[in-house]
Amino acid sequence: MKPIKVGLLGLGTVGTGVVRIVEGNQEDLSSQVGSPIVIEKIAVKNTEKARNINVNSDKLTEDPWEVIRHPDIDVIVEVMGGVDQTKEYILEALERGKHIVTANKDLMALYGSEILAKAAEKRCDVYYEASVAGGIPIIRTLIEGFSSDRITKIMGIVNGTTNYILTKMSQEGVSYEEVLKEAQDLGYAEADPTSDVEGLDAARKMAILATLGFHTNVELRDVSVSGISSVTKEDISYARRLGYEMKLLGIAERQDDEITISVQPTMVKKQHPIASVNGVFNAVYVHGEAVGDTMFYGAGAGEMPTATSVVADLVSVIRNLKLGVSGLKAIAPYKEKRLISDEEIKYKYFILLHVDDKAGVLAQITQIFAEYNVSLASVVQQPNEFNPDAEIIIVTHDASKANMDKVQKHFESLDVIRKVKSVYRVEG
Ligand SMILES: NC(=O)C1=CN([C@@H]2O[C@H](COP(=O)(O)OP(=O)(O)OC[C@H]3O[C@@H](n4cnc5c(N)ncnc54)[C@H](OP(=O)(O)O)[C@@H]3O)[C@@H](O)[C@H]2O)C=CC1
Ligand SMILES: N[C@@H](CC=O)C(=O)O
Repeated sequence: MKPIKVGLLGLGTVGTGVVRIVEGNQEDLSSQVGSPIVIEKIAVKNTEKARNINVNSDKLTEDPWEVIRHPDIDVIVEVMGGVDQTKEYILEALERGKHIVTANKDLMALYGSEILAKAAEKRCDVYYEASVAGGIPIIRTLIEGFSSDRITKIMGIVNGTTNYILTKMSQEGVSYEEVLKEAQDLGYAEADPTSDVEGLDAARKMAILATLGFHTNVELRDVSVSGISSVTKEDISYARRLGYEMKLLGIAERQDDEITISVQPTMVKKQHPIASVNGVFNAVYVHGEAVGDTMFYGAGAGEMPTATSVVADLVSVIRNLKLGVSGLKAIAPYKEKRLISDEEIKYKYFILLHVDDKAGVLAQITQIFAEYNVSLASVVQQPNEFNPDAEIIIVTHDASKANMDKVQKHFESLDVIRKVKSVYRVEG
């Protein structure tokens, strides 16, 4: 049987896993696709670098174009990262009729529609399961499993690095810097971990999920983003005392035909199944009008879980190639996108204030909430363990984002409020 030849761009964390699975599971894989799968050429930045996998040095090149232009290669697996230059490689590969498997959420969130349009024009496949939630097959699930339903909410822990950091800070009291270094050593973090900790990586993934779930073209700028770099051990400990876990949550919601997408540190009620998703694990909760609540769980980053998704895509692409059905995907056409305004986005908030320890402060503060129509579920005033200020801990009922922004601005102008210490969304 004629082998299917694959070109690999990148032999780092994910690329190494891809080679291990393709070589280690060759018998099973080839029986599924009807021919051997051969990794013909691999582009890396530095061919001299020591690697923890043995590959024939003839296969390595420092020139990705050599892989893209290779006449015998049918499928390109892109696991090197990067955006603008990588987009050029992918578009040229498609132009040449090669199919693509990628784990690159940065690329798909920014240029997915252009790449998919080119793929449709050339009748090629572009599969990108590993770009969201590592080893969880969530993209297939949204495209195929929920094709009959109308999804109204997608909520997820979609970044393994930040979940690993928050879990370690919460359960072991490890410092932020120490645990970030661990996540990097374990291969979870991006080349520049700022995109993990500032929420951008999760925002890219949520843009991909919301595009697929709501059948509209969600762009990165549609996602409101804040990361975990300012979350303190103190915040986490307050959350736990009040019965919540702190998680970096991506939430995409649809009301009628308007949508809103955000990524932010969120206090999740301990009883919610997402609150117990720890470490590098991810989970994506999907609510459909017909199906109701569903949740998908698994490792969100790391060599082998991510490579599992990449190689599963490779199997699909090769099967399509053999059946002559490449480039055919039953995705509903995009609808016009309408974003929900800040007046209509409503959720519960946790607010921690450091205030002057004197009579009347609490009344002044509750009066401000009332002024902006924010009703309160609970208010506690207590001395602060670490300084002479008092602290006030408030949890609101559902309040509009616009009104909460006004409350916060008002607080910042008040002398009796020393500091608006933290404000978090509360879920569940
Ligand atoms: N790590 C993870 O858990 C996950 C990663 N992803 C995505 O997968 C992709 C790869 O991630 P990961 O494996 O962690 O990244 P790594 O940094 O571990 O590996 C990148 C690889 O690409 C090679 N490379 C980088 N730039 C170039 C270039 N210009 N020309 C040729 N080769 C190049 C590097 O070469 P060299 O080895 O010589 O340095 C390296 O082999 C990224 O898009 C990432 O976002 C998605 C899900 C999970
Ligand atoms: N850096 C990412 C890797 C997978 O997408 C993460 O931590 O989730």
